[in-house]
Amino acid sequence: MSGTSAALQPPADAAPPVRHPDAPAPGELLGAHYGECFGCGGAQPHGLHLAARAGEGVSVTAEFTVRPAHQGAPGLAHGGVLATALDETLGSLNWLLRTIAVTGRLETDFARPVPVGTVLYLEARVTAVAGRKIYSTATGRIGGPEGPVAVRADALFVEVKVDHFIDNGRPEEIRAAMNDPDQVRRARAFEVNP
Ligand SMILES: CCCCCCCCCCCCCC(=O)SCCNC(=O)CCNC(=O)[C@H](O)C(C)(C)COP(=O)(O)OP(=O)(O)OC[C@H]1O[C@@H](n2cnc3c(N)ncnc32)[C@H](O)[C@@H]1OP(=O)(O)O
Repeated sequence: MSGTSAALQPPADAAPPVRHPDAPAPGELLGAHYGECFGCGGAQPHGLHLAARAGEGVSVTAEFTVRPAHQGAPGLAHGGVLATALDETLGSLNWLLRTIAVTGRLETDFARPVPVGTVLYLEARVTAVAGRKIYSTATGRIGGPEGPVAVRADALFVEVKVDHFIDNGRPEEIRAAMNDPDQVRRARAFEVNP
């Protein structure tokens, strides 16, 4: 059962997604877009440390291991953490489009409980693009990459300029990011015309 609303149906003039010619090759690890990111960064002790890999076309796979810090009910992953894992996986599709985009809408189905210690096997792909709007879908399976679907999501990401972060982020972190050559390099890897 899917809860996708009309807002997540691509319009009639939407186009299929185009993989950027300089996108990472299928199988390549994408790395973190920001070390302090709760989803993918290495510097967040309780973060998800989600590792995504480029797939074929405009798709990615990712893995996330549920740890005790991620509980909601005793021994089970918090739903918001699972939504974060889906959001992060969907966000990593931007590496393949070489576009900077943020989540505008995320609709999530929770189909099965996910115990602590579980590896969540995620897959995401872009389904359509319409102007700045990027439509995408993701699943998270348990028990193996071919196991049953525990969570799924449909999303709309909206393309933004790097100014979105500069204008809205807390100045301390923006300054630190802009003074970090690694961060500048990662931000540029998202952009077609850095
Ligand atoms: C140094 C930096 C490094 C950066 C690294 C990369 C970081 C990546 C991080 C990834 C981390 C993981 C990911 C994260 O967690 S990203 C973090 C969570 N997301 C956000 O914080 C985003 C907050 N929202 C906004 O900033 C604005 O609302 C955005 C930018 C999204 C749109 O405001 P903007 O003023 O720009 O545009 P617009 O309002 O004209 O809308 C444009 C079009 O979109 C349609 N629309 C909009 N919203 C919705 C909606 N909810 N449902 C349906 N449709 C929606 C809208 O109807 C319109 O359509 P149309 O009229 O054209 O047909």
